[in-house]
Amino acid sequence: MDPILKTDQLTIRFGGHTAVSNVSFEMPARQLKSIIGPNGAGKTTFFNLLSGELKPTEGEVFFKGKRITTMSAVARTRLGLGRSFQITNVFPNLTVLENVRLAVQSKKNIRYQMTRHFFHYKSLMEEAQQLIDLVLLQGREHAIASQLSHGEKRKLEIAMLLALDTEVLLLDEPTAGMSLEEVPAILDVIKKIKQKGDKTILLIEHKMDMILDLSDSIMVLFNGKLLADGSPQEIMDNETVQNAYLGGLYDENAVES
Ligand SMILES: Nc1ncnc2c1ncn2[C@@H]1O[C@H](COP(=O)(O)OP(=O)(O)OP(=O)(O)O)[C@@H](O)[C@H]1O
Repeated sequence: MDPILKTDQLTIRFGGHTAVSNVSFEMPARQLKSIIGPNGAGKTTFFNLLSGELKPTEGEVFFKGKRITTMSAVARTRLGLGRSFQITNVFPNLTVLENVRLAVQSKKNIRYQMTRHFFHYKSLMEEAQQLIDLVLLQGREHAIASQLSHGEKRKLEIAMLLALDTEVLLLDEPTAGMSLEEVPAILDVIKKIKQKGDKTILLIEHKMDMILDLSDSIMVLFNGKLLADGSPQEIMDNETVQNAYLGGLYDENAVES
């Protein structure tokens, strides 16, 4: 089957620094791929190139076979490529339910209509509630967004991303800044989304041990280059990856450029 998302020799340079270098990858639909790599490896920059926040110096990005390299981030979201931080403009003084309802509403682009107001409002609320249940925020519907814990905020952001109903979800470190107790709940949320089976998920995550169970495949970036891409077992067994993570001397020649 054709990949839903693909890059070909993707490269971006900032001045003299090549942050992403010749990265060619393919993302099969309805799978979960994690992107790992040390600080500064180019993970977020690679996401920015996929989402359209940045345009490459060289190379191409394809979504469902269509070249989207120069397309704006908004157009890519409309096409089906959603990124979590694009909707993190949570209204702090509104409740969880109201925030998710507004996100659902923005996707549907429903205009306020007096005569049909009740029907629309009810169906929007139902959809919002389903998303709240999915991200395990049930019981917190009426909590004010600004008063949520860090972990709950990340769940709300995921619910709002899901409200956009894009086929591909780009999740940039959804567990960042969380306490150790909060991490498993977010991983459960991602697991549930995956189990529903209709989304393609790309996940940036530092914590290798947390993603081994969750991922169909893992790609490793190092110094902007694609060091390895394979099943979790293949990545675990990959000596070059082990050396890079163990802080051993990295052999630049091990990566094709
Ligand atoms: N806008 C920019 N201008 C100049 N350099 C940049 C810019 N964005 C990223 N970089 C550089 O590109 C490299 C890759 O950064 P990036 O944030 O993509 O890494 P990362 O793997 O996501 O790191 P982390 O895990 O710490 O978030 C870094 O050296 C960074 O300083």
